[in-house]
Amino acid sequence: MPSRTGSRPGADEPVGAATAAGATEADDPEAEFLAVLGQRVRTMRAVRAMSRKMLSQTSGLSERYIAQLEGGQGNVSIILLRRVALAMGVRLEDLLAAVESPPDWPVLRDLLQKANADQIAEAKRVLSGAAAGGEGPAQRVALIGLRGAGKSTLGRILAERMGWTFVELNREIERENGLSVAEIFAIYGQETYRRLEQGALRRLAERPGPMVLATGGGIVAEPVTFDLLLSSFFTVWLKARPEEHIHRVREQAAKGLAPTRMPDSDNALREIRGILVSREPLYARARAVIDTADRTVAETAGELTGLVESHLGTGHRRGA
Ligand SMILES: Nc1ncnc2c1ncn2[C@@H]1O[C@H](COP(=O)(O)OP(=O)(O)O)[C@@H](O)[C@H]1O
Ligand SMILES: O=C(O)C1=C[C@@H](OP(=O)(O)O)[C@@H](O)[C@H](O)C1
Ligand SMILES: [Mg+2]
Repeated sequence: MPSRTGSRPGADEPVGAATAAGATEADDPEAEFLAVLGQRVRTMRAVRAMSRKMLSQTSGLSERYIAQLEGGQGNVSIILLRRVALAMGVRLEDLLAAVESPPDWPVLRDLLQKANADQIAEAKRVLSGAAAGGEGPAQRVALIGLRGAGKSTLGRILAERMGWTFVELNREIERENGLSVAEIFAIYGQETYRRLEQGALRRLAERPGPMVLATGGGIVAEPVTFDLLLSSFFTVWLKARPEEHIHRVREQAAKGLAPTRMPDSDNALREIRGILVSREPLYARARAVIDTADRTVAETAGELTGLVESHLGTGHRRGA
């Protein structure tokens, strides 16, 4: 039973303050959102055979407030909506879902939450229509890691040694859109950049032929894009220490080789550590990892080449 602490919105309290006067749902996406939310509350309450009175008693919200919420009139606070969800035994996220889920969705979600990594990989293969089993694409290698990890440097060397095509995803996005990465970020923002990145990656994944792909440091931020990368390329995470990332990017900037987007303050190290910590579980989904810390380019290039050759089996190297 949910607690009933906190104020109970009274029967005479106005609750529809955020709904624009005179706006119809069709031309007001916020009004439409509230209408859909209200419809979901009403449906889930009906499925549970709960009267408004019962829901009011268990949630602590007034019946009038619930009626307004269900009618798409009430811009309910997140805490009150949480109480409604708890009282009905539904998940808050199901009330707020951006798209309608299929009826099997709650069951699949529970199964996925309990599944191990192999079961999830198998489920993805089945659901995406890909053939089960297999080790993934052979002559397709992608490099991931934070800025300054060595993706561009080592990617170019690897491609040269293998006789494969080298592609920089950032450059591909710039070419396709006729704008620099900095311009895309400045004009359209990160969300658009991630969308363009996904499109560019999709086209590269379909382009035939052996390829080494150097990605942008943030490719792991969009799950669908990152999943496409992992399933289309043998993906290697290039690791370094936070201090090295900063040092390498600053050195490149000093030589005029790269625009520095690395923060230049005393907070730089803390920021980079924070980004690394939050991305590490994602980067760690790569099939292999190479630690570049305290090592030369020649050393890590040698290790990367050896890793790719052993992934391929022998005899794939051209001109070796
Ligand atoms: N062991 C190493 N492996 C890769 N790069 C290294 C290594 N040590 C130093 N570097 C330097 O770090 C920089 C990496 O930059 P870059 O390849 O542009 O990284 P990214 O593309 O991942 O942002 C280069 O200037 C490279 O010379
Ligand atoms: O977050 C990203 O995706 C990007 C990281 C940087 O790439 P590198 O990691 O290759 O330096 C930079 O080019 C660009 O801002 C895009
Ligand atoms: Mg790069």
